[in-house]
Amino acid sequence: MNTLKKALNESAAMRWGVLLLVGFVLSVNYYFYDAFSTLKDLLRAEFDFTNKDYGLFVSFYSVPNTFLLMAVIGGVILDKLGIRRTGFMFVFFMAIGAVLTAYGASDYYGAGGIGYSFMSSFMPNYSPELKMMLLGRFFFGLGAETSIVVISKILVKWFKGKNLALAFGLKVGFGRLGTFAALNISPAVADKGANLTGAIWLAAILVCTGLLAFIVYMLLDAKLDKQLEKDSNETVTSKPFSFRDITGLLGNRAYLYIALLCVTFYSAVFPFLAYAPDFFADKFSLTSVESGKLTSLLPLGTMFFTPLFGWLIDRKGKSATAMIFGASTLLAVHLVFALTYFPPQAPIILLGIAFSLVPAAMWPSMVKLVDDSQIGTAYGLMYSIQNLGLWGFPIIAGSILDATNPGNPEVSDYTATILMFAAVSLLGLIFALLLKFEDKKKGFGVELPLNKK
Ligand SMILES: C[C@H](NC(=O)[C@@H](N)CCCCN)C(=O)O
Repeated sequence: MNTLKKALNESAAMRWGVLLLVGFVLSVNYYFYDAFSTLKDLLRAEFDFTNKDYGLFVSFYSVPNTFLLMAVIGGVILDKLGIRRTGFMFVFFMAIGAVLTAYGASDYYGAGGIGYSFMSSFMPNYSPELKMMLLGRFFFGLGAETSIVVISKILVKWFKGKNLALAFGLKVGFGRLGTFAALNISPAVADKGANLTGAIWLAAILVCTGLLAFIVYMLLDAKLDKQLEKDSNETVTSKPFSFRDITGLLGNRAYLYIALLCVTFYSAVFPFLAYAPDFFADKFSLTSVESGKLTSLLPLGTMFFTPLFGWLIDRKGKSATAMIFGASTLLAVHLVFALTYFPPQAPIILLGIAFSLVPAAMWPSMVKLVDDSQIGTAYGLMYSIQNLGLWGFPIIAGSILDATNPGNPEVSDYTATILMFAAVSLLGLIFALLLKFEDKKKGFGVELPLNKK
C-alpha cells in the first residue's frame, strides 16, 4: 500500500459516506418488501386477490432463497466474484423484479399488454396479474436477500475493527426506515385505491434508484481496491468452491447455533408482524388505522435502538448475552400478548428492544466465527436457513388461525397463533444459550468488544 496516501477506508467521512450509500440501497429494498402490507385490501378490490393469493405473493420472496438456495449460492458467488460484480448482478435482479411486479399491476398489462396472453394460458385459477406479480416478487426476493449479504460484506470490508457493530446497527436502522416509510407513504400514495398502481410504481422506481446508488458505491470500491494495491480479487478467495465450505460452516457448532437462533428469532418476529395489525385490532378493538400506527412503532423504535446497541457492543461486547436477553424478551412479549389483556403499547416497546438487541449483536458476531474469505458464504447460508422460516411460518400461523377460528369470523381469537410464536421464541432462547456455552468452551470471543478484534 502507498504509505503516504491514506486508504479510503481509513477516512471516517468516507466510511460513513459508504454506509449512507449502501444504507439507501437497503432502505429501498425494505420499502419494496413492505409496501404491499398496507395495500392488501386494495389488491383484493382491484385484482380480486384472495388472502391465499396475498400470502403466496408475500412468501414468494423467500422461494428462490429457500428452495433454490439462492442466498447461499449468492454468498458463494460473492466470495468468488467479489463485491462489485456480485452486488451489481443481484441489485439488478432486485430492480428487474420490482419493475416486473409493478408491470403486472399496471393498466397497460391488464389491458392485454406484453405477456398477458402467455400468463393467461396456464393455471387458470391464478389471475395473469397475480402470476406476473409473483414472477416479479421471485426475482425481487432473489436479488434482495443476496444484496443484503453483499452489503454485510461491504461493511466488514470498510468497518472491521472500526465501529463494525455500530455500522451494522445503522444498516439495520436504514432497513427499518424503509419499512417505516413504506407503512406510511404507500397507503397515502395509493389514496384509498385511486392510485394503487402509482404506489407500486413508486416502490419500483425507488428500487431502481437503489441500483444507481450501488453503481456509485462500485466506483469507491474499485478505488479502495486500487489503493490497497491489490486487484479486484482483493476480497475474493482463489480456492474453488467445495461443498466442504458449507459442511465446514455447519460443523462449526457456534455457527450452527447462531443460524438456528436467526431462523427462530426472525420467524417469531417478521411473520408475527404480518399479522400484528389484525391481531391488535381484534384483541383490543382498535380500528385498522390505530392498529397500523401501533405496529409502525416497532420499526420506528428499532431505527434508533439498533445503532445504539451496536455502538455499545463495539465498546462493551457481550454479544451472546445480548442475544439471550433479546430472545427472552421476545418470549415474554409473546406470552403477554397471548395470555393477557395488558395494554399493548409497553410490550411493543419491549419487542422493539428485543428486535434491536438480537440483530445488533448477531450479524457482526459473524466476524468472530468465520474467516473474512468465507463471510459471504456464511451470511448467505444463514439467510437461506432464515428464509425457510420466513416462508413457512406465515403459512403455519394462518393455518392455526383458520383451525382455531372456524367459519372465518370477523374477529379472530389469536391465542393459539401467538402461543406458537412464543414456542418459536423459546427455541431461539435455547439456541442463544447454547451459543454462549459454545463460545465459552471454544473461546471465539463473541462476548468481547468488536472494536478490540
Ligand atoms: C438484517 C436483517 N435482515 C434479514 O434478516 C433479511 N434476511 C430478511 C429481510 C426480510 C425483510 N426485508 C434484519 O432485517 O434484521
